Amino acid sequence: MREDYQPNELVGRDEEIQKYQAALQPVINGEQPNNIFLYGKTGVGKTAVTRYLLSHLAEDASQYEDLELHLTFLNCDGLTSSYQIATRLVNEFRDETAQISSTGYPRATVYEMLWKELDAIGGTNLIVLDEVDHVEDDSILYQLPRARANNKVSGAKIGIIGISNDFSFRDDLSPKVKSSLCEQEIHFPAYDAGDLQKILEQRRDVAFRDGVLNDAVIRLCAAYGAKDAGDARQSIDLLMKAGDLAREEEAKTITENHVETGRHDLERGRIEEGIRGLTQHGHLVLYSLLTLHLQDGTPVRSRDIRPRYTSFAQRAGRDPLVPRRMRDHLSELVMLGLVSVTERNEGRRGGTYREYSLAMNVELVLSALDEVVDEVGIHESIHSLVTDDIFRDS
Ligand SMILES: Nc1ncnc2c1ncn2[C@@H]1O[C@H](COP(=O)(O)OP(=O)(O)OP(=O)(O)O)[C@@H](O)[C@H]1O
Repeated sequence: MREDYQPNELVGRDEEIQKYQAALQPVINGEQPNNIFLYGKTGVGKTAVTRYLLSHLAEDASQYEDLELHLTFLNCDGLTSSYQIATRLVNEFRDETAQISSTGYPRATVYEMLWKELDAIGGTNLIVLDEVDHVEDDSILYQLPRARANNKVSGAKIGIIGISNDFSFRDDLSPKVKSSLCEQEIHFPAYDAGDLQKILEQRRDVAFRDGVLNDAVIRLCAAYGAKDAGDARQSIDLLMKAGDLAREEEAKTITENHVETGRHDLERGRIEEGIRGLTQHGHLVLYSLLTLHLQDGTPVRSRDIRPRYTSFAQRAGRDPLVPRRMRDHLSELVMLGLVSVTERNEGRRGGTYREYSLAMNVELVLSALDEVVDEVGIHESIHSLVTDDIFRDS
């Protein structure tokens, strides 16, 4: 059920696998490999399919004596520049005793080292750059695929497999990078409920004891997954959570109730994480809006949130931010989906203004705001909720 498990078979991805295999065919033919770009939302199998196909490719390649295939996987999370990618690759190719430091060299020098390493390794090199959208400058995405054509390397054939869940990344690539990196593009669409059901059934067979998990439970997890984002990771996590809850209760089977509770817990976790990641002023703005919501004071304009925000900030011992900065925090809450916004017209004079409302379950928000409630004090509007043991429950 965990991320590092590599399924033996991947369901619901036949079309993508077929395209991907065709794009990898030149490797087996000993030709210059294609550069391949995979894109699609999170949890739709881009990494899983890549690992699956490349392990099969390596097996196939090992049967040909004259075919020397080298695979390198690099997750670009935390690697924001071409320089960092290049140094990381050099170190991947070198042995422990000859590693280079990740700072201090001119970029051209690191590229020279990289070409040298690749030439020394020789054969066909497929380099997977997962989460490639973290790289902010595209130099390496141009240099690597063109290294052979530009006579930087002669002994090695290089192919790049870029993976991204950021659609704007692909659109924003410069034309010259796009034409080399995205030679073969494969789009991974979201899974539907039927696909997710098959994925979960496959996990049932390897992860659960016989008879503890019935079809209705799997259907429910798949339906929620399809409704949310068509993300396999999310559905698998939900099933795992339901299993954990059943185990904690020492129940004999997993029920739809475990799924419902699990979903609630996971959603709570996600929201809490989002709220806890905000700054203290973000918390103060959210607490202000929440109390206004409970007093039927929403939708509300930012200037009418301000007096409450100001008094809460003072009570927490903080200087209130100027209106514009307070509005920035409101916008951040909107982006996180915690707050909704509506544009309104001011009538004949023509101006527009925005009204804000709370877009999340009150209990959930309140339980994540416990620290700021401690600092500001319990506002009268949340009194009954707090004494109803919301905090103790959570
Ligand atoms: N078709 C499938 N069959 C079985 N398991 C799958 C399938 N697709 C995805 N999974 C599983 O779902 C989880 C997420 O998949 P994966 O990491 O490949 O998604 P991704 O598209 O690379 O997402 P991200 O963009 O967030 O990295 C993994 O645990 C993976 O094993």
